[in-house]
Amino acid sequence: MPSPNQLTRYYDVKRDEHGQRYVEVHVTGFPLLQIPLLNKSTGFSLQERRELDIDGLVPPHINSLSEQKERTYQAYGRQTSDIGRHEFLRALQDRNEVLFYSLLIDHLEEMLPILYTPTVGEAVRNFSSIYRYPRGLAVSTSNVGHVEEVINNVPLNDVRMIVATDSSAILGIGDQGFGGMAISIGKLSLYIAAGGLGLDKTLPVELDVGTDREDLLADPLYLGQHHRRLTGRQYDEFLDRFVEAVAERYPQAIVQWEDFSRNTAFHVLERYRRVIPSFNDDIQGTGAMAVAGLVSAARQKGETLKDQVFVVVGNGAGGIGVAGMIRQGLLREGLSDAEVQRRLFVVAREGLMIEGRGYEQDAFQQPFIQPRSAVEGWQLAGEQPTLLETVQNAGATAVLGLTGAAGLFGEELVRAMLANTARPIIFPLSNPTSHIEAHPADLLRWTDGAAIIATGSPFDPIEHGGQTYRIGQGNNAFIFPGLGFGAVMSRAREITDGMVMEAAQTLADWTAEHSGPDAVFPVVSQLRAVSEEVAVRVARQAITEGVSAERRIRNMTDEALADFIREHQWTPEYLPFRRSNDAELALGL
Ligand SMILES: O=C([O-])CC(=O)C(=O)O
Ligand SMILES: [Mg+2]
Repeated sequence: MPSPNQLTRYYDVKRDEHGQRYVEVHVTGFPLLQIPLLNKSTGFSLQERRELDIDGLVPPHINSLSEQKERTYQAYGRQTSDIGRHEFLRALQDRNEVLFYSLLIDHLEEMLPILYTPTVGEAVRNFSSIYRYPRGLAVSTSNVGHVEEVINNVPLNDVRMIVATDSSAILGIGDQGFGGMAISIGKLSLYIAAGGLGLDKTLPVELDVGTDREDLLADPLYLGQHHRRLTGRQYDEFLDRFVEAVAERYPQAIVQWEDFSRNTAFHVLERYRRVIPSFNDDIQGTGAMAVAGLVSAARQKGETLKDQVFVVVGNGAGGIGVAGMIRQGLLREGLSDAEVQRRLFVVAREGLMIEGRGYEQDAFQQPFIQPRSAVEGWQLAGEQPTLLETVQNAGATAVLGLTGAAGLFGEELVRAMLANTARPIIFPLSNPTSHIEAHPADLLRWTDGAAIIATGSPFDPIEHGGQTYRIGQGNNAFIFPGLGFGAVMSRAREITDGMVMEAAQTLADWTAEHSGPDAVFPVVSQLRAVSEEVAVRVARQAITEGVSAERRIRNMTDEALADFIREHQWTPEYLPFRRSNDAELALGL
């Protein structure tokens, strides 16, 4: 096994004689300014400029971080399109990471839709044309054979959080080939900005197993591998090698599987979740988010989960994940399996998931297949109940969309829900906005403001009938940064279902306590506070379940645990730099 590239040790964080932290850099001169993790640009002090051989390479005026932010924010304001703003911020990230995160945290609500959904969808689609800088690890059929060497090229020595996608089902927009790297990058930005993970503790990964998109395969400018997707044993071997390489180089890392299609998502999760600590964001993160929102929505009606009849639309990773978490939530409220079955319906593209239609072939769908007897006496036009017929006959009070099918929830469907309940819960969760099942303004209009709504992508508040409605963003961003950070801080050997459920419960509790009576989710500006609470309670759950390998926290009180996690949150600041004695040596000069 080759040792990690010696050049990757660019710096060490140390403490001086007064206990103050500083960065000892092994790289000086022009190359130092090229490393976004270290580059302070105009923020280097005079002493640093002299000591580090960069005097004269940056403008004479020395900026504070807040001056830099002001200047950068003005330039940001001159961008004229969302994708332009996205590229601007990504370029900043690739130039000066402390400045990027400091600016992002100051303007989280404004910039989240630019860096994350919906604009990230456009960035994924255009990734080959907007690609600039080597961020993240590209594992492909051309290097997976020696991936244990390739991973040593990563210039980070203590990665704790990896987001990896095979891009087979990016958001609601399907196979995106290599472009999915933009999702891994975007999600990890949230781990840092919202979760508090250290900026040098993250690694975005694209698992380029190929693409089945003819247009990409035919495009000479497409930056991924030009071959069809691996399947079956070849696919498994590819991922096995990746997982082994991660476990070897970064034994403390947690992997978030992101945007895998139904065909691979459940398989990959189950194959590896006990090999390396890992979770699937679209199954578990989205599931936890949805159940938290449903608890909050039911509370507004003076009810609980078990008073609702749920129709989950979509049987991909998101849909089945959401259905699974609703199921767990109903069981926790004391319902039997049979009672859950009468209250939880999953609708696929062809209609209600009902026995004898081939759904049995996939183990992950089995708990949600309705027996024929369940639809006896239903009024149906054909054999398999349609979405509308399911809503009508089952008496649905809550409908959730995870289909990527824009406009699927029409007026007729919504009116059918009003026949079942005065306050229908309607969550069109598909991302990005262009793929949403219904526009919230239409839902408010059709229900005269009675619908309780949450969407996956952000919406501005909407006026209806003289009232202003805030639309909750039901996005897994309320779950994964805290879930992952809690798992990192507790050094969880496994991410258990209990930890995921605890994340959901925390989000529901937080909303009830802090967000006002009409809120289904907190506002995005509170993402950092929510994530901190999620992290604390997830870490506690890991200790309770005996999967925490972090001895220091094992006997801590809740308060001490919260302090421990808060102390380890990273906040953007410029630490003083000192030149290390072996600066030239590390550069190989
Ligand atoms: O990325 C998001 O906004 C939420 C998510 O995981 C998805 O839609 O796949
Ligand atoms: Mg996703």
